[in-house]
Amino acid sequence: MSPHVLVAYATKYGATREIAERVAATLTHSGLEVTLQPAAQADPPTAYAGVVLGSAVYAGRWLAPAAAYLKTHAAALAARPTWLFSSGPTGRGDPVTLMQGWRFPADLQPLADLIHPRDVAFFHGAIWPQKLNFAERLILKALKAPTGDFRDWAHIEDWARAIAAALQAV
Ligand SMILES: Cc1cc2nc3c(=O)[nH]c(=O)nc-3n(C[C@H](O)[C@H](O)[C@H](O)COP(=O)(O)O)c2cc1C
Repeated sequence: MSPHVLVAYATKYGATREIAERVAATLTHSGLEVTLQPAAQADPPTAYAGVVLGSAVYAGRWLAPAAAYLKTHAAALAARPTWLFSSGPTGRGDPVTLMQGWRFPADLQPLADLIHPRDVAFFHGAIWPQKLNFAERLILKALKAPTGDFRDWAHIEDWARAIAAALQAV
């Protein structure tokens, strides 16, 4: 029987949901059994051989449902292979460089240290200005963040294929 993996995500405008969907599709294609769920309604990790958990980043923080999932299920996540990802920077070049060294939310780092994730990825995101509220448009303008879709699908698929290989090796 192929390992069953949970892909859980938190999104505000859909960019991160689509990343999670691509991760899930790549894992399925690689022969794994996959369940894809929003973090707010996601199953506990206990029924799964591995978990992938991701969130969009706003003002340096994960969205509440993904942060809550990490906190609530830290012990169960620590007991199985877990992969974390954030979706954020727009603009070309390495995401960590674009965000001045930011890799993962500082308030969640102690939990990540407990969980020992197999990997913590930071993917380019997408900003569609027409979807944003007024305050968000002002913040974007002040930060001079580029708008548009900068998601690197080849990189995301490579990352997911490495997860499949790791789970199939268990
Ligand atoms: C108001 C605002 C603040 C943001 N803050 C950050 C941030 O601190 N760090 C980051 O990497 N990306 C930041 N982003 C970019 C989003 O994380 C990115 O657009 C993400 O892909 C959106 O995902 P979603 O559509 O799933 O919500 C911000 C975007 C907006 C509109």
